[in-house]
Amino acid sequence: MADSSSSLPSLFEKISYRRYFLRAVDLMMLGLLLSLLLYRILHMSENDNVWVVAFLCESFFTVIWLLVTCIKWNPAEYKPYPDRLDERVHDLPSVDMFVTTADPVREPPILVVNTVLSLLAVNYPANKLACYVSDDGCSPLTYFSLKETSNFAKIWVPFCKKYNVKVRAPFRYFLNSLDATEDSEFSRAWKMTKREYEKLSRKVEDATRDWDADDDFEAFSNTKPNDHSTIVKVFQQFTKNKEGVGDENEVPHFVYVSREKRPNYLHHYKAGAMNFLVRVSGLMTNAPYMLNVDCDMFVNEADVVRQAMCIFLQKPKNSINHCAFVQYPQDFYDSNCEEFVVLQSYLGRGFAGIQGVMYSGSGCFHTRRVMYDLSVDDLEEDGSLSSVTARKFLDDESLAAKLGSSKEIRKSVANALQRKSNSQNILTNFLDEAREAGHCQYESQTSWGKTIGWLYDSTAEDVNTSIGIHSRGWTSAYIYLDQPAFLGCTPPGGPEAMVQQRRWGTGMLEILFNKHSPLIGIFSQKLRFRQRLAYIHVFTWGLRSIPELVYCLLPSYCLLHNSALFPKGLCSGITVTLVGMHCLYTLWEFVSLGFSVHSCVTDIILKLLGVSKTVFIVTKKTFTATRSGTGDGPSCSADPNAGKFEFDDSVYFFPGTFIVLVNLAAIAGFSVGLQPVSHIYGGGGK
Ligand SMILES: O=c1ccn([C@@H]2O[C@H](COP(=O)(O)OP(=O)(O)O[C@H]3O[C@H](CO)[C@@H](O)[C@H](O)[C@H]3O)[C@@H](O)[C@H]2O)c(=O)[nH]1
Ligand SMILES: [Mn+2]
Repeated sequence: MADSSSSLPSLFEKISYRRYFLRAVDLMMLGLLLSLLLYRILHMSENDNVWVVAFLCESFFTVIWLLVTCIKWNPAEYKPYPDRLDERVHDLPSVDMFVTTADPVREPPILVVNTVLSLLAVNYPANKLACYVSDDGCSPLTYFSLKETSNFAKIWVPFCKKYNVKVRAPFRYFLNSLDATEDSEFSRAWKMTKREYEKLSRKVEDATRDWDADDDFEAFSNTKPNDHSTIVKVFQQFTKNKEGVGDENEVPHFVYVSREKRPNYLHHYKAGAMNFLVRVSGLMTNAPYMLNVDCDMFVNEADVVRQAMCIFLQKPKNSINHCAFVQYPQDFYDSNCEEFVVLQSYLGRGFAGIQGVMYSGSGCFHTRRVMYDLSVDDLEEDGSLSSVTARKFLDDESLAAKLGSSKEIRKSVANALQRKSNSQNILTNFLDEAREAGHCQYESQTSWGKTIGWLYDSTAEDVNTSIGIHSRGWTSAYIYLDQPAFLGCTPPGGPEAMVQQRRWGTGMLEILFNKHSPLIGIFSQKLRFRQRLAYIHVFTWGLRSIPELVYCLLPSYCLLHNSALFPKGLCSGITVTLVGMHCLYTLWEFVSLGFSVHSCVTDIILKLLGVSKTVFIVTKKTFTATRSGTGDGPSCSADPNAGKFEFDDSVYFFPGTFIVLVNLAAIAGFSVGLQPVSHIYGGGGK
């Protein structure tokens, strides 16, 4: 760890924003909402039930705004200085990088290939990296593609390192053409690498079932995605080059895994896959840090690992570093992402200004030992386990109860907890143990998914795991760069996006009622009070659709019943100012992040709805190898249909369409004089 006692400058800077003006705006809007509620209370007796309904909805909106104000109060972000790392840390820690994929149709293998290549080529010593891909689809096509990738990586990784390539996912890199006049060593290498990448893409696209003949594919014969044994294959074992460690031709370890699936077992979706990855990597490399990337997000900034290390390796004065994970924002190279990016921008910085950003599933570096249920109180000032903790955690019997039957896994966890590395890392020596750790029953009666690893009791395993970590007293950091560090794709159409949002919404509601609920243990010090409020805001996101839906129906009701919905006379200024300010505020948030006014209006119209039992339907990914902007910030693809929603026969548009139709009908009814005639002043009370 970097020495902080010396006068050397810090490896990162935490930038906190003051935002006095915006605080005043937030408070003013809160004040307006409260005045509206007061007005409703004072005039309750003069109005009918619609007044009560409006009051209830607005009370809900006021609480939400209060929580939003709390989140936005003092936003922060982290700026790492990776150049300082080289002077200070000579032996960088290892990092295990995890990619999850689940379906070769919804997640085209060429997408996974690009994600993997961008990881293998990051700017970090290759002997300190290992890339593990978990394939929940148990697809020979994915396996074939990755096997071919491991060969191409021997060309791609040295090329990127030698020429300091900025974007290390080939499908993005080769969107820019080479200056035709150039004839240099670089241009020859560029052309050769491009040719090889095109060969690889063709092979992946044209892949047929020819692999049946290949012994290497035997493990995939007679398998179904939800019925097969564990498969673990080592594609690439890091080997030192003749020139010794540090040579740019070296390629990191690269491993393929697919855990056992049987129809009658719960597999816990991505969380289950992640826990298997934790176990396999624990056996093989046991790196103290783990990077988690979804297969649809590639690394867009080659220095990400070094930047994250700046946060982990800076030792604060007189205490230990409490940062459990470093989360990067998720940016997208296609469109449909505006609302998400705006949301992420204020949530990310907002949480970072309190206890720490939430873990949001992709583009996140975790500390391995924290995932083994370690809390901040378990450590001494030098970061070692306290004697009580050591007794509690390292006792083999308790380890066996928590971690399952594998002795080697227990050993790896004990090593990780004590910050020791595994004694050997010949990866193939652990194939049998790794297969055992992938059995359906391996986790039964253990703590995996309950307190250890990624947590299971929600389909939004990311935020669930996140609150679990923060509740043990850890903090987290949010690195925000001018150039997006990770870039991914969004679902192609409206219904797909809504299925995804429904999963998020219900997954987060599940957490509100599980054992990590921020509503429980309100006086516990470890989850800070404002952090708790911020989580409540996030977890009630799905519930918001109910008052929103009801509120949207009130105008038509009032129109037809000739009742008043909003304050009259001078007090109507409250509603007008509130609506006006909110529209301007939202518009400003969109525009300040580089989006158009048009995209803002579209996003306001397309709101979510949906509360029912959710399963994890993997989002369909679009692989658009079209040129779309420079990669500097949010950009829109050149696809003419980008940003357009497909209105197929999905029921997800029903609520929105229903509201529009009801309101239109009410306006029509009103214009032809359908409303009742006798009503008292102020609208409607009967
Ligand atoms: O049974 C499964 C289901 C999904 N996945 C993987 O999980 C990742 C996320 O799935 P995706 O369909 O892309 O979901 P998103 O909504 O885009 O993902 C966000 O939201 C999820 C929670 O709802 C988190 O798991 C993700 O990390 C987060 O990026 C992908 O790599 C999938 O391959 C699996 O490995 N196994
Ligand atoms: Mn995704």
